[in-house]
Amino acid sequence: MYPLIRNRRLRSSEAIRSLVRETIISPSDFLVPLFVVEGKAIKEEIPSMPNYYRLSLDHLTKEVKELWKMGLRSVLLFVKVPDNLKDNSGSEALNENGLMQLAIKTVKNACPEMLVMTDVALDPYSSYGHDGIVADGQILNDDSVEVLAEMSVSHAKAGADFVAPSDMMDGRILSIREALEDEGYLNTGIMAYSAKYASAFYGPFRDALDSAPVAIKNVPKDKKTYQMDFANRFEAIRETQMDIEEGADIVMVKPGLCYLDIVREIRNEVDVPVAVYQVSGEYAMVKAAAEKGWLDHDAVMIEQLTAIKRAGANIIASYFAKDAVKLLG
Ligand SMILES: NCc1[nH]cc(CCC(=O)O)c1CC(=O)O
Ligand SMILES: [Mg+2]
Repeated sequence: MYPLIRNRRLRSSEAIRSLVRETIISPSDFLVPLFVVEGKAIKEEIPSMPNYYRLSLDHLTKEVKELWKMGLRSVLLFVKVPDNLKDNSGSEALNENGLMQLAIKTVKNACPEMLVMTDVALDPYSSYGHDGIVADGQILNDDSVEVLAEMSVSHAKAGADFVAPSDMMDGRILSIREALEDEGYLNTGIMAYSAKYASAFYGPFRDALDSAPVAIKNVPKDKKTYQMDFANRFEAIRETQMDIEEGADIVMVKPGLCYLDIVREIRNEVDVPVAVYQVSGEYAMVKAAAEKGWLDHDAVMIEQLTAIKRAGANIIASYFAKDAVKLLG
C-alpha cells in the first residue's frame, strides 16, 4: 500500500543531507575577477556592481593578500584604461609599463604564489569599445589576432601564469600559443573564452571599465559579429573543440546561469578543465533584488554557485567569490 522506497529518508536531517550531498563548493573552485585603475589610494565602488570596486595598485596589493588569507588562490585581472590612451588598435595594451603589466607584477610581488590570469582583448584599450580593430565597417579578425598574440606575450613577460583571451576572434588560440612558444613562454597557459555569447548580461562590466561599444558609422553597436548567438548550442561545442585543438589548456563558457545546458554538454564532450564565468549582470541582479528585500542574498548566491558547479564547472569565475567563501567559513 505504502512505498518501501522513501527518498525523503535521505533528506530528514542536515547530517544526512550533508552526508549524501553531491556537489560542494570550496575556495579552490574560484577565480576572482579584479578591476584595476590608474592612480593611488583609489577604491571606487562600481555603481551597477554594489560592493565591487575598481582598485589602484596599492589597494590591489591589499586585496590579493586578503584573498590569499581567505584561501582564494587565483585572480583574473582587468584594467580600466583612461580615454587618452585608447586608440583603434589597442597599442597601449603592448606597453611594457602599462597598467596590466604593472598589475601583474604588483600581484606577484604581494603574493608570489597567487595564480595570475589576464584578460586578453582589445576592448578596454579600444576607442571604439570593440574587442578587435575596426576598419571598413568590420571588426578585423586576422589583424586583431596579431595584436592579441603580442599582448599575450607581453602579459607572459610581466609574469602572468595564464592568459585568458575573451575576444572570440577566429584562430587566436593557435596564434597566441605559437607566439608564446616562440618567445619561450612554454609554461604560460591559455584559458580560452571558447563559448562566449553576445549577452546583455555584460552591461555592468562595461560600466566598470567604461568599455561599451560606441556608435560608429556602418558598424553595429554590439558584438554580435564575433560573440556567439545565444540561440545556438552546436556552435558552442564546435568553438570549444577548435580552441582545444588550437592549444587551449582550459575552456570557458560565459555567461553562467542562462547557459548551464551548454556547460553540461561541454563538460560531457571534452576532457580539459571547464571554467564558467558568472558575469557582472548575474551579480547585479542578485544584489539589486536583495537590496529591495525581494531575495535572500546569501541563499540565492549559494544556490546559483552550486548549480554552476553541478552543471559541470571545474572553475568558477565569480564576483561572489569572497562573499561565498566568507559564508562557507
Ligand atoms: N572582452 C572583454 C570582456 N571580458 C569579460 C567580459 C564580461 C564580464 C562580465 O560581464 O562580468 C567582457 C565584456 C564583453 O565582452 O563585452
Ligand atoms: Mg573560436
